[in-house]
Amino acid sequence: MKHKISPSLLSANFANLAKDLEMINRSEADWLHLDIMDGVFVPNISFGFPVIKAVSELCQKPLDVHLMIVNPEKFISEVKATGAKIMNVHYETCPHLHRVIQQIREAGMEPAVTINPATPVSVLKDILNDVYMVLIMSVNPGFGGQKFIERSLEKVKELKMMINEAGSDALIQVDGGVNLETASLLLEAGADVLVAGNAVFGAPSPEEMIHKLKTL
Ligand SMILES: O=C(CO)[C@@H](O)[C@H](O)COP(=O)(O)O
Ligand SMILES: [Fe+2]
Repeated sequence: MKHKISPSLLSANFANLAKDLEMINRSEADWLHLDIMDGVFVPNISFGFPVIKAVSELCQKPLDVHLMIVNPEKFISEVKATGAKIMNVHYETCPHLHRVIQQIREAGMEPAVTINPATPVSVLKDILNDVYMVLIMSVNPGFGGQKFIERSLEKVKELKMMINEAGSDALIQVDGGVNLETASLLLEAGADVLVAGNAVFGAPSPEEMIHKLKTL
């Protein structure tokens, strides 16, 4: 399967989202990645559901919503109402992760689970057959434009082995510090979906950068 690219809107121009969304629609991006932050789980606040709803009305690509918030299970119906395809919650915020995954699926979305750089992939062993995707954070969540943490490559390889052993078809997504160089290494390691914020929106031609990431 060809890998997917999910540009992160966090690095877009918030004063002219319509222009960036037109670019996303024209581009080879597979999904659009939306980072919700609450200033509690992570030391930053980004945007919330009304913005995602407005984005969904202009964006023709499936929305991949990454929730960096405490108690994400309280917002399943709000995420669903935005039209999102994927609802991604952090392992670190869900003591009853299995229940949250079921609730996301029952709401009609694809459930995904994210782990922070300090969380080992082994904690996901018992839910690999229940999720659509696992997201390995390759920076500490909260900000765009950070440096890729090299250890993430080993984590992708470990997770790939665990997924194969479990007979699961879960996708492996990686988010943080993805650029042309780290993307190649991640694809070799077994990643299926690459999120890229700064590399895309900071490029002279974001559309061309998405093409380059997609054709690696
Ligand atoms: O979830 C996050 C940050 O917490 C990301 O989705 C960032 O938006 C990625 O930005 P880059 O590292 O690609 O600039
Ligand atoms: Fe993200």
